Amino acid sequence: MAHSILPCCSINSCLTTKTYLKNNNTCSAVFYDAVPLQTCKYPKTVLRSCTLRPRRQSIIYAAATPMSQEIEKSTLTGSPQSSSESSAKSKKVMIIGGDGYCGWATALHLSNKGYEVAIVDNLVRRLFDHQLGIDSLTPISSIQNRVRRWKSVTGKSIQLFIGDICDFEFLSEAFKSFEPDSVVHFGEQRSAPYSMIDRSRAVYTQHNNVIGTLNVLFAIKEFSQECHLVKLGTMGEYGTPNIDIEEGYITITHNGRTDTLPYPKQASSFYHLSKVHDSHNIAFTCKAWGIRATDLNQGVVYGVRTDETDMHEELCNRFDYDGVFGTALNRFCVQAAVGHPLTVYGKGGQTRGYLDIRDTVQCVELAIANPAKPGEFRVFNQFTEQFSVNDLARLVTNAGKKLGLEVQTISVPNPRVEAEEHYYNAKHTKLIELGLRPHLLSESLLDSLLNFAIKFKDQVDAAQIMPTVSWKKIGVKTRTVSV
Ligand SMILES: O=S([O-])[O-]
Repeated sequence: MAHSILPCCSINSCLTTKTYLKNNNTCSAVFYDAVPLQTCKYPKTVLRSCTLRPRRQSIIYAAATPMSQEIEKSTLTGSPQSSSESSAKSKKVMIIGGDGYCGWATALHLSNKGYEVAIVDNLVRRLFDHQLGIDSLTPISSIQNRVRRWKSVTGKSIQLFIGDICDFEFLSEAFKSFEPDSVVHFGEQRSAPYSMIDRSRAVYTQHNNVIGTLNVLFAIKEFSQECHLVKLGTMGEYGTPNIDIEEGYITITHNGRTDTLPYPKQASSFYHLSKVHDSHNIAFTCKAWGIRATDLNQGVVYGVRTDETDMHEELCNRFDYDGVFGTALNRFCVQAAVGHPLTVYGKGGQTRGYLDIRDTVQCVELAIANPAKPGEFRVFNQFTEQFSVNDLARLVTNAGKKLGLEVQTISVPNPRVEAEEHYYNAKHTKLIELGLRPHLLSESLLDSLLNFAIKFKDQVDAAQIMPTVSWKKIGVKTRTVSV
């Protein structure tokens, strides 16, 4: 079939792309895009020509930017590897969603520890910002520049596969090319409010998350039976039951018989439900095919800096403070920095598990270094401390006072459907047993987060702060979330 060649600047809707781009030496990339783009965001230097197929529009990026002179001649400044680092040397880790908040920090951390890392990402998270008119507080470089900068700072290469894991053909090629020993799967739409905007976002979230994970499971079965799947789940899968939350399983005696069963799930958004569906699919394939998997039921992540992202400003992580993607403590720090009252939803007794992003990267490393056995479906509750929203507001108010900020708190009508006062006690010992040394929320961390937010406060768009998505008002009409 003949393909028409279009200049890049005329791309309005990029649906799929499959071309392997071999750079001169260290960096290889596969560009594969499955999401309509309003504008072509890739730098013109990267795109030389595009091929558009009738029906299934397909762009082929015919050439990639050669590694810059700067990278070729880079001075290696990475720290020396410890013995545990060198033993990881041969291990290949594919990080799906490696351009996102947790994924980027994890990719750099594992690369720094001596793992061979490949990032797989369709960059759709950047598109969500454009769709919703929101932005990270911190300026973030393109993934290509991030990876080049990492190479120039540390001498370590990260491979890039740009594409959509819902497209099995793309995913298979990435698997066959990289041959991962472990796959860390962050590549999901991860916002509960985003999934509750309208019908199409609810469907997108469940399709993207559930089908993406299914494809990863099939890819492991087909190409890499031994590969360990480390999947990011959420503590939100459990809901807020009036009994203690166990780590994945609960032993129940019923009518005189006893069994250990998956802990009951009570998700409270289409996003959280997508993770529940994933967990069931993963558990089934562990049993049926002998897949080895670890489900990390992660709590709410706060913070932004890690050792690696601090190495250069171009390695900086994203910092979301908006009502759709911003996480609780990060949002409060930005609100305090700009003199906006802290927005507590409803009564503020909502209690959840929290962790520092420096612990996210540590936990993933521990899970990879201590893999599940073939056929084992392991569940770790990945958080370090529990706080209610009111606790967080109090902590930020006190920390703000010390920095001379006058911090107010307001209760806003709760846009979610959730218990606002409830029992909450979740176990989280398995990662500690593997060696996790938590960074607990301290005054100094709060100071540094607040100072970070103050540093960027001129970038804050106040219109992004209030919640705009209501669990009850979701409908079929496509919504443009106004700011
Ligand atoms: O990059 S993310 O996880 O919003």
